[in-house]
Amino acid sequence: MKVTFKKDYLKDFVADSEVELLKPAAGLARDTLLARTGVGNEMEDWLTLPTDHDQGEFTRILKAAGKIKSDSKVLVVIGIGGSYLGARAVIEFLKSEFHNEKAAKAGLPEVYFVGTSASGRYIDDVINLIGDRDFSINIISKSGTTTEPAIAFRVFKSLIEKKYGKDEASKRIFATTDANKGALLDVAKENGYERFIVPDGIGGRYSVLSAVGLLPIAVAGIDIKQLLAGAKAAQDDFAKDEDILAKPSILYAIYRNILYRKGFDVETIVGYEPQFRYLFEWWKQLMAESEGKDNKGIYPTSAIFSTDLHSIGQYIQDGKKILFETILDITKPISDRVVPAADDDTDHLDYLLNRPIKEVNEAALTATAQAHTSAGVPNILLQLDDLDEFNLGNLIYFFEAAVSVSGYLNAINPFDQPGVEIYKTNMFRILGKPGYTK
Ligand SMILES: O=P(O)(O)OC[C@H]1O[C@H](O)[C@H](O)[C@@H](O)[C@@H]1O
Repeated sequence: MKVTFKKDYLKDFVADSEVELLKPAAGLARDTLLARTGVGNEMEDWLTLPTDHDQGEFTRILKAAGKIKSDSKVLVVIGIGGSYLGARAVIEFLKSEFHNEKAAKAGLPEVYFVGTSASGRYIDDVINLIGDRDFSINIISKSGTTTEPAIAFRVFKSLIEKKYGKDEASKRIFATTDANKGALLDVAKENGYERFIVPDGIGGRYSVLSAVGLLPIAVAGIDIKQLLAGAKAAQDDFAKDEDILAKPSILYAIYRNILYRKGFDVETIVGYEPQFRYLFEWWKQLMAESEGKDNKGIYPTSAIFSTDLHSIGQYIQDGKKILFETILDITKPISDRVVPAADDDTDHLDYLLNRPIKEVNEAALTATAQAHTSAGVPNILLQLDDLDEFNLGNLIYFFEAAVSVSGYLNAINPFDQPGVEIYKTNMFRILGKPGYTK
């Protein structure tokens, strides 16, 4: 039911004595986090999010999700970065990239994400997909001023108002934003939208277990109570008084820092299920915005195998030795499909006859880990025992805790993201936004 950290493929790269040497610093990093005395501590409310949920808001989330399920065929979720990736990660991890096709069959709303680019073409496509079907909108922005989602919201707000009239439209628009300030808060108040809160002390990339993620996730038919229960188990584990090396998040933070200090600047998270793709996108934001600053930090990338074994696999095996891999594996078979019989054995596959396809996937994992480690690429192995809400909630908190400890170990504030502002300022200048000189 919990994340397991396996060091099977790390023997040749990290000695136990090195782990022992970093243990006191990791312990201090964790204690500092829990005591909320470290740098960035004003953004550490995610630490207790699984237990500190506003119960009133939680009930409203379930109610809003129920309303959307009953009166909409489509939910348009508008947001970017931390206001987008968590919900998409959870929905696709649990329901697969075909979640919308499955939702349509199950009588649940399809969920489309917009506002993640300034692509008019993408907006056109989503409008066409909705067609004349009933829909609702969840606009999510902590600042309320991020340009890409703000533009998308203008488009879909006008569309929904045209379709239903202003009054009914305002009952179909749900705004998730800051409790006290911002342009979106003003619009929401003015129009009487139901509002959900992006908590003050939680940065976007740590917010998936708040209303930011929970409303779209619940609309997709996912059990958000179980998601939080899994996260709570990880929260309890992280806070529990025990040898810190018994904590998977601490081990992960220590090992990746040791590898980084040995010149492995890139971490590729790897999975053997296509439906891990967006979890990895969420993970990339969590890692990159938390650690990539002050001219340092591990560069996070991702790969889906076997797919990418036939593209970047070549580089990982034979290219410059700058990266290590972190494999995410689910031990329980998530499909019982087997290799079927054929009329004859012309394709030479009969040696696999009736064997589970999962066995082939496991062999690919082991074969690849052996191949890459033998070429000098360290592999961390993280295991979950099942693909369900509880395990995923546990994994989400695990990564959040690990990257926070990891940031402190590397003398980085893991809770700010100053670098993201530069492109925004340049864009405002180029577009001639009032107050930004050309
Ligand atoms: O929720 P918003 O204020 O619109 O921000 C959305 C995103 O904006 C920037 O990219 C920040 O770096 C992210 O951390 C944030 O998640």
